[in-house]
Amino acid sequence: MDDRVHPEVRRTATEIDTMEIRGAATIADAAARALRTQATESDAADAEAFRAELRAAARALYETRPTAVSLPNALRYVLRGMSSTTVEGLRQNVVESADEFCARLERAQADLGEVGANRLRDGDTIMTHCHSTDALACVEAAVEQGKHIEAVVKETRPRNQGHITAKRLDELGVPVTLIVDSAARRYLNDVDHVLVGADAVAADGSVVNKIGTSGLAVNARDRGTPIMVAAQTLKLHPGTMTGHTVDIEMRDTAEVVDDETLVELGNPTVQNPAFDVTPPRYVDAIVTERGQFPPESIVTLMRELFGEGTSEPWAEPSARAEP
Ligand SMILES: O=C(COP(=O)(O)O)[C@H](O)[C@H](O)COP(=O)(O)O
Repeated sequence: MDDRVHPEVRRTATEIDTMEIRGAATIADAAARALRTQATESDAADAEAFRAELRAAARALYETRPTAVSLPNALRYVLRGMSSTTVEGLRQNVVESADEFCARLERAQADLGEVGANRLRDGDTIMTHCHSTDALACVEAAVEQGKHIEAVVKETRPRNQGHITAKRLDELGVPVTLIVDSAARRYLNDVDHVLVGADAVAADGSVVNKIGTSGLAVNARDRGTPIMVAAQTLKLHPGTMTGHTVDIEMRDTAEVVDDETLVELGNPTVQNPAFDVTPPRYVDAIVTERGQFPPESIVTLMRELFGEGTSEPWAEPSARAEP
């Protein structure tokens, strides 16, 4: 890693990489805070050195996990604020942008929750996959509206993020039934909605989320269970408007099977994709802080928010298309 990257930023990058910090919104929040630290602690001699240092920090954070677009979107948001020509001015720019970003993220999630809660009726049961703070915001708002909600929670192998969801729902007073992933179809008849989050939403309305989401969505459609994706606009992937595809992270196979067992099994090839892509035809609604959208119309919102596209967050300003 680049020497100019502050130890706190390195630590955040490592924690994102090892998934101590995980989930698209939480990763974005941590990345913005890390850039803030880089700025406040910087002893750069001049404005040019300061900018280069911040870009190096952004790159270190970006290179941790490739799929959640909230990460480059967060880095871009913070770096874009650097308009001053002095070190002190730039420091102030970054602090203000990072604080504004984190506040907006929190507000967007709360607003999204209100929109999503309107889709949930008193007495409904949801099925969840993985752990999504955007999805949980919808349940939280519904509970605050006095609705009784129950949940069937998929454990979400190999990392069992369903356990985090179960705990959080319990804290909200939502009764939980925990199931293994392969039992999902069996329980789809008992639920009123599938409710998941997103790491990225593409311009055609495809939803990139935890591996297993697409199979769940296909089964849900077959059973007639509506599938709702809670994704604040931070999850919209600007690059997909200009034809880029979303990179699906392949994680360490040790998450699936330990070395000893692997040898016992005769050393089979193991694959561990972390995410998959659900085509728009399997999604009923994408719930954002700007309202809910059928997946096919999300591109209109993307154009409004991003213009026609953006480049890497650490690019020189002259090489960037300003949104
Ligand atoms: O797929 C995951 C997390 O994957 P991982 O555990 O591999 O990071 C979540 O559904 C999305 O990131 C949305 O989360 P949020 O709504 O909190 O942004």
